[in-house]
Amino acid sequence: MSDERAESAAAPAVGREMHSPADREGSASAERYGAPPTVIVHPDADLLAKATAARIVTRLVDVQAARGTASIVLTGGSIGIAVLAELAEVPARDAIDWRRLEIWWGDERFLPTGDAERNETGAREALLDHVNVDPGRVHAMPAPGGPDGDEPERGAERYARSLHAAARPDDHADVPSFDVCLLGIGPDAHVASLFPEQPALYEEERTVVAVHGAPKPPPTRVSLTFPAIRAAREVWVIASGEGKADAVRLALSEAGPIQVPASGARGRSRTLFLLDRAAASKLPAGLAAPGAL
Ligand SMILES: O=C(O)C(O)[C@@H](O)[C@H](O)[C@H](O)COP(=O)(O)O
Repeated sequence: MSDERAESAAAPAVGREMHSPADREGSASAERYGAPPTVIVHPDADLLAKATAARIVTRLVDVQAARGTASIVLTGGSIGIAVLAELAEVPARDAIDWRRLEIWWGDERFLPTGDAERNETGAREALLDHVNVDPGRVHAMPAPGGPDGDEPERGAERYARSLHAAARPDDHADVPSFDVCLLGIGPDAHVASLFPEQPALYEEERTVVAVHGAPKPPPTRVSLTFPAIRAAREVWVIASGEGKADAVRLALSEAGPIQVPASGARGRSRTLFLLDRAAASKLPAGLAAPGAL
């Protein structure tokens, strides 16, 4: 066993990159779903949010320098919104050309526009109300009482049409190749509103679906599906707290995405698991690295 392998029996190292067993062994599942995950551990939730905000600035600035416009998929949830709040505070945030940023959502709670529980509302309050975004490029997911009436299915179809319209021929999918797709993860390993064993996980054609009976309230939601998420160039799964440690462990194991949805969330070029130490406390054997604090 190499020194590196021998050392890796210890707990996770903060700030150090680790690669999943699928990455090292080139497993079939890794090839099927895109880039194998890289794990980066930060000391605590606060630093995780700050470091992820800084990472977003760098990523979007790089993409805009290369291609002019950039795109990001936002997530709801506590750490997802905390990252956006940190992004609003970073002085370097103004290096991003906010007018040339396309903003999408990975999922939405099907609640009226302005409802405090909507992911959109959280994102607006934390970030979007404080930067110079182009309102025409902020693609909120549907709400009841809008042009789709109270049917999330119709809203999902309309969102899918918007994504389709934004896709370019070289995107190789019916959605744009998002430059960054942010995803939180639930204790049950859900990502976006793709909950274990639910029908949405089997979707191979539609890019957006309505979700009913979600175990996390509210029960009615709209979500991107795996075909849309996997079209992203980079998928970043962000997790903080001990309550996510089991889900993170399973997502980085050889589990399948029907039981462990986060294991199916992969970017085409890069998949990052951005964790705090508590969320990284149960990483699979072989993923842990030396120097844990
Ligand atoms: O609508 C939502 O709640 C989500 O988008 C969901 O997928 C969330 O990101 C995770 O459940 C993590 O949420 P927490 O960080 O709050 O646990």
